[in-house]
Amino acid sequence: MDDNKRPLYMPFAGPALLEAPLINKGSAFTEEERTSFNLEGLLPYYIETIEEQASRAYDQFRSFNNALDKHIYLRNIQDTNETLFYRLVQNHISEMMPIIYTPTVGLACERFSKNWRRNRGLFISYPAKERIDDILNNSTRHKVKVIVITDGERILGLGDQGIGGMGIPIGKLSLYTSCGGISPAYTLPITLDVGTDNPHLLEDPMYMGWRHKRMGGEEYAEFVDSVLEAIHRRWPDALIQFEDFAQKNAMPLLQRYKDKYCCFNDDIQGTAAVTVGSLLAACKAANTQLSEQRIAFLGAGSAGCGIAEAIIAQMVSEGISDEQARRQVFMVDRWGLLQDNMPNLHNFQSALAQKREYIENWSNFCDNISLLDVVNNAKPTILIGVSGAPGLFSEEIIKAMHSHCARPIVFPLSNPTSRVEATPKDILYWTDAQALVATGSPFEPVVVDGKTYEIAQCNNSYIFPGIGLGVLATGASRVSDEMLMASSRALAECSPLAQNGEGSLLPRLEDIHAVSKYIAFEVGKVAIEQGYALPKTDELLKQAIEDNFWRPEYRRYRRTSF
Ligand SMILES: O=C([O-])CC(=O)C(=O)O
Ligand SMILES: [Mg+2]
Repeated sequence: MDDNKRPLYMPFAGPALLEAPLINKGSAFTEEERTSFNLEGLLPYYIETIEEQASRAYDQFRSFNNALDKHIYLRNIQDTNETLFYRLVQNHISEMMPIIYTPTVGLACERFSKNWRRNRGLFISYPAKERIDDILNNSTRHKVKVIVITDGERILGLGDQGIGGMGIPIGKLSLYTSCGGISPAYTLPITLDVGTDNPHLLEDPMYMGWRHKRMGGEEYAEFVDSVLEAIHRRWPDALIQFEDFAQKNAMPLLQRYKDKYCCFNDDIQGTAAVTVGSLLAACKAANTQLSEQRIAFLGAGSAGCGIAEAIIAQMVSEGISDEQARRQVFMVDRWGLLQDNMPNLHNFQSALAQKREYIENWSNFCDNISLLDVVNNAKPTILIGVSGAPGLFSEEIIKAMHSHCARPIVFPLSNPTSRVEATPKDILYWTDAQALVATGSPFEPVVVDGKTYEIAQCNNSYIFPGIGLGVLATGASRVSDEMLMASSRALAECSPLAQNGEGSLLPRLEDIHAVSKYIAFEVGKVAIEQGYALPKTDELLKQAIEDNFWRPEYRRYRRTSF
């Protein structure tokens, strides 16, 4: 028990105290508390420490033999005793992160209605559009500082999951707390239920959402507008993270709100920031610059284009022109390489389409240039997969890349594991272990010729918790591109490979608290420089980061008079 902190005054007693997950301590209520809160007899006699509770919970966790059951078990602890949940996750972060987050969270979203147990977060459904303020007022959290919001239309690489998408905001916010020290009391997951176009869900008798085709166009835009306005009225300073919106909505929503609210899109900007951070670390270790690389993408959706733009911004900051940077980036989607004469490009794709005059002399030049042709002609040194389509980094493509580049950097980032463009094992085997590989979902280390290669998880979870902590510690009013760029650089500085010339590309999860605090510091400094937060000395900023960092420890409770 953290006796150094002042006690909390509780207006509840009896069973209500055991049923409120943010304040429940279960068997750890002390004798004094059991007496003053009318808990005697509601719990077995023995008073436990949180470590004793965590050790029992861990034994139970281990007794489940599949990941989904483990996920359900942990979610149940989260819904009954959040402090214990976070202590358990903190004690076993590498083992539990794949259970509360990708890849298992994908399965949890697909089976959300079937596995439903208990409410968490807010569901704002389209038919309730006149009552949004009331819904926000029903939140069990009153002082919300971080919101993750989805409409469930593009959950990881799994497509439209309707209200099942709620698994994602819940999982992301668990990481805000586990990795970034944001108190769970300040977090709120929100799912917009605007219907679903997933025929399996519409026909599933268990489906718990609004059985209706997805709303689109003006009606959708007005609904999202009303939700954001209501959030802003209720919690004007909250940081809002947009998550897993479909490509057609993700970028327009970000453009609409980024200068209006304190918000960002995790798939576009968070994934971009972690990818740039990982690439910067790889370049630093190889003693080169990002601006010297040629980069091919498979997948030219909003995530791919977001990463490409962040890479270009970094290349330009290293001294090359914007035009030159764009010449070195090749976006391939299902129709082939994006070229500037293609009809129907999205706005965010046009700026990334290759100019035909630069590629006319390629062998096999045509309207649909394949990834293999891009690899053979452009000779990329970096290959990034954000296609959501498994297996597309074929042996032929990876070997062709390796034939032009001794140490190719290959990031198959699609999530969850079932959507990966190629497994790290295959990529390492095809390149005599010369490739540097990072994936979006976690993978086991790979052994080639007796040597073990750790696979870095290039996932936005390295970035958003630190950004959230930086925003909270400074009270920043916006998440700017420069703040995101600072997060990439900060992450790269924490890379063991960049620091020592060997070891893993990204820090160990066991070090994530220090990494998040460092990212928070660098992000916070930029927020202050740009005038998005009030000035603070570096010392005071560090102090604010520490002060905001919540730890899973029980506080003492005193009873208020009723
Ligand atoms: O959730 C993850 O693992 C990363 C992410 O944002 C996505 O794939 O949509
Ligand atoms: Mg996402």
